[in-house]
Amino acid sequence: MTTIIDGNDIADGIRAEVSACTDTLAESDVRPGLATVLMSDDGASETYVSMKQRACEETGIAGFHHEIDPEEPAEVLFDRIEELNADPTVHGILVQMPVPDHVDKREVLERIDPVKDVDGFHPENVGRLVAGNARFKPCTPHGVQKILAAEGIETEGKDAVVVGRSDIVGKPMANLLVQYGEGGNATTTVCHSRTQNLAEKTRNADIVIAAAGVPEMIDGEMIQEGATVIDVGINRVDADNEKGYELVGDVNFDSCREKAGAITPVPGGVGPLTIAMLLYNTVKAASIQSGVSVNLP
Ligand SMILES: NC(=O)C1=CN([C@@H]2O[C@H](COP(=O)(O)OP(=O)(O)OC[C@H]3O[C@@H](n4cnc5c(N)ncnc54)[C@H](OP(=O)(O)O)[C@@H]3O)[C@@H](O)[C@H]2O)C=CC1
Ligand SMILES: Nc1nc(=O)c2c([nH]1)NC[C@@H]1CN(c3ccc(C(=O)N[C@@H](CCC(=O)O)C(=O)O)cc3)C=[N+]21
Repeated sequence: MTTIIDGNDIADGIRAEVSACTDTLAESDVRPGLATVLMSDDGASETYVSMKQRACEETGIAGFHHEIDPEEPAEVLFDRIEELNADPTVHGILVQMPVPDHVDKREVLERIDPVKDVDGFHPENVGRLVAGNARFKPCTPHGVQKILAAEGIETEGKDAVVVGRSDIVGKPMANLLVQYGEGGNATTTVCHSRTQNLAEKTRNADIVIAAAGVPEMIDGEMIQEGATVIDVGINRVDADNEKGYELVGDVNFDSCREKAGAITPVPGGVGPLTIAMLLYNTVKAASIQSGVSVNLP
């Protein structure tokens, strides 16, 4: 029997933990604050940022939303980051990716105060993660770890294949899987667009994590019987409905569902965890900055 993993349900549990932490912080008059910055006209980005803001409201976090015209020079964004770094009511800063081509993404990430970097993308936080001393684990890979833990899927000694090597998903995912301790200790292979014989690699995996951004590229022929299949991909493909599109993952769900031991759907799989872990990191940031300790499992 294949388990269809309910990401919304797991995310609800984490949101409840986050709410308990905001209550604890409130006793010391600390209200966690998250600033989101959008410098894009992209519809999907707008949707995600507004989902993040709504999630803040629901968990007692103050949300501050900033929009910058994508035609503006990079300095406008950099100045805004500077203001947010200096604002004591803002504990977390998220600049929605992608930013326009004329803005150097690396410079954006480096300008965010590492203590407010709730995405975990600043080189200082990347370094800490790799060194096994993480401050903010990147939200999506951390969410995948929470899914595996919630489903009782052991990683220790297992063969894991991550498809994708981006700085926001693939690389940090692989880093978490090879760490010592719970949710780690996996033998991890990282695949990408230059990988040869991808199917041979994925077929040997106990856990496949698809984060390539290629609609339905992982099919049933590419996985082992009983494998855990985690679909990070979120792709908008044209569809004949009122929205004009539908969401599909990087996994061909119908072709994998029989063979997999457990599988995440899209939507309702990894996505809700990404948002829950952002709230988690924001509460953690508020705790670090205020010196008030909270209980974050
Ligand atoms: N669920 C969630 O919360 C989130 C979902 N996403 C989704 O996850 C997916 C990946 O996102 P992101 O990491 O930002 O994407 P990127 O485009 O930054 O990276 C994609 C990676 O996949 C690799 N790749 C591309 N095509 C293939 C292929 N045919 N075979 C093997 N590897 C391939 C690329 O290789 P190379 O490096 O060689 O180019 C690259 O490393 C997207 O669908 C995105 O929308 C992203 C963030 C959060
Ligand atoms: N600095 C930065 N940090 C990010 O974390 C970041 C980013 N930039 N840029 C874009 C990606 C994408 N991302 C998603 C978050 C939630 C869902 C999500 O909740 N998805 C729902 C469906 C959403 C829908 O209906 O469109 C689901 O899968 O069920 C998806 C994608 C965060 N990202």
